[in-house]
Amino acid sequence: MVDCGETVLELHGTVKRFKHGPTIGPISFTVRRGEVFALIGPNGAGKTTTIRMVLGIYRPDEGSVLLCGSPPERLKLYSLAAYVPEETAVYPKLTGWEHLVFYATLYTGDRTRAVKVAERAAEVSGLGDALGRLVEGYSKGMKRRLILSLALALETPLLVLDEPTSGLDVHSAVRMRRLIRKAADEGRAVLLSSHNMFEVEYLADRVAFIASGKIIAIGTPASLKQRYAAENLEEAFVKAVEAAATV
Ligand SMILES: Nc1ncnc2c1ncn2[C@@H]1O[C@H](COP(=O)(O)OP(=O)(O)OP(=O)(O)O)[C@@H](O)[C@H]1O
Repeated sequence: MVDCGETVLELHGTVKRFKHGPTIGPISFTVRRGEVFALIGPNGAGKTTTIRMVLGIYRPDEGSVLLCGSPPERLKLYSLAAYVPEETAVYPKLTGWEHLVFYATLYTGDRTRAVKVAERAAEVSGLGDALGRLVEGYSKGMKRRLILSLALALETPLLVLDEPTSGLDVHSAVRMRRLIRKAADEGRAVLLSSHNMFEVEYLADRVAFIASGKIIAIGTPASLKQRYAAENLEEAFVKAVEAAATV
């Protein structure tokens, strides 16, 4: 794995202005190695836009993103960040195994390493014999497991997960959450966006509440619960959003 030092990701006052839409930002936070950092926010708050700035899909109109100390560049990105988008995009005419090898080759740039990554991903996915079948015959959850397992098997310093376990059955979701936590414990930095508060409480070391394009609170789950006198993160989040709306 590429060694980025302690701070894997930094956002310094990043702003994205949509011509026919809202302004997202300024957003500032850091994600360190070994840390799961979660973005929580209502629909349309700006989580996916923030993730897109992290990955260099959107260039910020103001501020900066530093991934392993440099702005994200398309050519370097594959060795630095693995991404599981909210929408699962797959090639229907490839088998699950071919899919893993194809993407692993793209990320590693090396066929031999790619096959090793694909083998690891195949094991992580738990899809077994289904990996020999065309992806067009997969259920939504099976497709999700396929792309999530590849991201987990890759050895990038940053793992970016947008609603990672959405559509997974309970058993698969629990398994994947354990593997995400393990990836962080082994030294990867994880940026997570999720509407699942149970998942965030289980996984996240730090959380940012985001509403109307701005971070309204940031801290550990325990500190946020204390700050909003809440029993759980969901209640803290609701109180934070209500407080921000009255300002
Ligand atoms: N290409 C675009 N052009 C115009 N507006 C956009 C564009 N992309 C996103 N937006 C707007 O920016 C805001 C933030 O969208 P974003 O997808 O980042 O939210 P989100 O927090 O990920 O929401 P969700 O939880 O629903 O996935 C929304 O109001 C959305 O309509």
